[in-house]
Amino acid sequence: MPAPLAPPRRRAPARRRPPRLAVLARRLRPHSARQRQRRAVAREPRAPGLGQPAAGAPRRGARPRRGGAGRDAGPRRARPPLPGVAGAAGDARRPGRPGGRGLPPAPLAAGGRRAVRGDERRPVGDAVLSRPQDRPREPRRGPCPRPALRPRRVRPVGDRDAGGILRLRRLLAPGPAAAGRGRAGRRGRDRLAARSRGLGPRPRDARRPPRPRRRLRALRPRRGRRPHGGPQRRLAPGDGAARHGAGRHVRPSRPVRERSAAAARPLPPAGAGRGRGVVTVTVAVVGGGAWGTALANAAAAGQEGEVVLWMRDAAAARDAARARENARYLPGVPLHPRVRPSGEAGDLAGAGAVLLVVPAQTLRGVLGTLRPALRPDATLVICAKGIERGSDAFMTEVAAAVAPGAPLAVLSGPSFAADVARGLPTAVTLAAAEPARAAALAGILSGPALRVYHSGDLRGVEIGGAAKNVLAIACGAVVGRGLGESARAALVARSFAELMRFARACGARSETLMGLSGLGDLVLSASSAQSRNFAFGERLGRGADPGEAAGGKLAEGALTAAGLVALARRHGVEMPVAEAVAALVAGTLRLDDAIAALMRRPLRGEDE
Ligand SMILES: NC(=O)C1=CN([C@@H]2O[C@H](COP(=O)(O)OP(=O)(O)OC[C@H]3O[C@@H](n4cnc5c(N)ncnc54)[C@H](OP(=O)(O)O)[C@@H]3O)[C@@H](O)[C@H]2O)C=CC1
Ligand SMILES: O=C(CO)COP(=O)(O)O
Repeated sequence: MPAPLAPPRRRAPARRRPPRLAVLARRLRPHSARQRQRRAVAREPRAPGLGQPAAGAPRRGARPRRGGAGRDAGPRRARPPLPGVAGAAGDARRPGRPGGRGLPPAPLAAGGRRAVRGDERRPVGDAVLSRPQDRPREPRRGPCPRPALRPRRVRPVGDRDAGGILRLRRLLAPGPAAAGRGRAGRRGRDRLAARSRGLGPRPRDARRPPRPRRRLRALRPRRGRRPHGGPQRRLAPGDGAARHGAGRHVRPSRPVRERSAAAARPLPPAGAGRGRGVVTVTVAVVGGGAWGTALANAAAAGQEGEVVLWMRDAAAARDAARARENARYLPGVPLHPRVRPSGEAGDLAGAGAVLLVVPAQTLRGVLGTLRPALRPDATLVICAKGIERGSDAFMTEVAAAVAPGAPLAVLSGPSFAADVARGLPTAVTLAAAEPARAAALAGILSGPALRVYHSGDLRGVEIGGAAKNVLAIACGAVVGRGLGESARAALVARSFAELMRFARACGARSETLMGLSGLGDLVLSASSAQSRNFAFGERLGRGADPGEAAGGKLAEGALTAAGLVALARRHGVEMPVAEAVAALVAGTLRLDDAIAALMRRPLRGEDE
């Protein structure tokens, strides 16, 4: 029996009026590629919490609609399809976009994730993979509430660096820095931030008015000056790779813009008129030994100003200036063209940063002599590693006593002068009380091969440098005596344990000592005969007399051991290795007895 026929369904009478001609014409008109893309994006659902706009809300970054009613409100001319461009006229069968119009989707990356195209910042995964016809349709008109959550704008690291660097530049720059400080800082920050982005203008931000053209002009390099780190920058001796072949045109291994050497870029002096003279942070190095010369080269490569390399021996300075080489301490290493050896204290007068690179035991005397010639606000960067004999004072304490009120910084870490001078990769730490000062100085000294980390822990950084020299002597002695690599490794570990105990007792941070100036420097100096302290210990181990073991070279550990032990006792910290070294250096203990005493110590927990 045939099934009973269902009664025919009655259709509700159409309520809408037939569209007018103009509206029909608009619906049929081909869409631009941009428009199709925008609509396709609007249709795709987003993951909650990642900037999902409320229904009907305009996509962030979409062009604002004119006249309130939107662009659709006005009459528009239909554009003819571009000849030969598939889908230019709204081809519904575009490849890769089933049944939909718009641009084909970006290729899928591994794991089903889609490569983000252009400025799209959308979640990837199921939402994107679902078919267009399955996606919920969103009304395209109506009120435009603000999105509940906006995508977070990722702030480039350069922004932060630039802020710190500029604050430091003000600290280092001579003259009345207070005038116009705010404006200069903001302008500079904007400038460096824009440069650090490097790929074009900042994305539009509705909350900020557009920047006047006048400001953007500041981003262009000044006439006659090659942009810092430009691809054809001629490297000078001391510029990393160029150290091996002075004068060659070599492309830098890494754009200088990436590191914070931006600090060295001259800025208009605070309070000065726009476009007038510039201020460069002039660096001076006090001490023309191996480390002072290597650092002078590094500083000259890291910033644009001249670097004065002060030597106490004026004749040696003249020789170095003439030969463009410090033949006594760093033979075969050309001086950077902007390094100026000098024996005149007056030449230090303009420096905003003065690196003190003389033996620790001479720091008080040298600084006392030169202090009147220095700018009172010059940052004193202590590069000597040691504790003063007699006073048992740390180098920062010595400097603070001689130059009260002067800003201080400490540079330390695993770094043989010869390695740095040859452009071999090296990393050190620079500490200053103000983070901005530390960051900017680190930027000035950093280069393609020298990486300077910054820290706020002056005491930790200086203890690492001073104590490792003492402990390296012990390691050298064990090796010199032929006690084997196991003994050396045990000694390094136990030395590090007492270094940490001591540092903590002095108020330093453990993390600092676990870094470059601490563990890093101890490992270097305890494992290489290139270290003068290790070599000193090695000679002791072979039976040399403590008075001759230095071989005419500077072994800071031998001069620091007694002070370190005295300070440790004052703080109630056990440092058996350091005590053994102090006794060996003083000639009150034989090496075999020292080793036997260390091995006889009562057993204890490793972390006690
Ligand atoms: N070499 C290295 O690899 C590193 C060294 N350091 C530290 O840097 C400091 C200096 O070491 P480094 O450069 O190697 O030493 P050097 O022995 O190579 O040079 C010492 C320099 O200090 C000068 N000097 C010595 N006594 C005085 C004084 N009373 N007044 C003025 N100048 C003086 C010497 O001048 P003159 O020639 O006239 O005697 C020489 O220029 C040390 O504390 C060391 O621990 C830190 C990191 C690495
Ligand atoms: O401090 C140094 C390396 O970091 C240099 O060590 P020496 O003074 O033992 O040669």
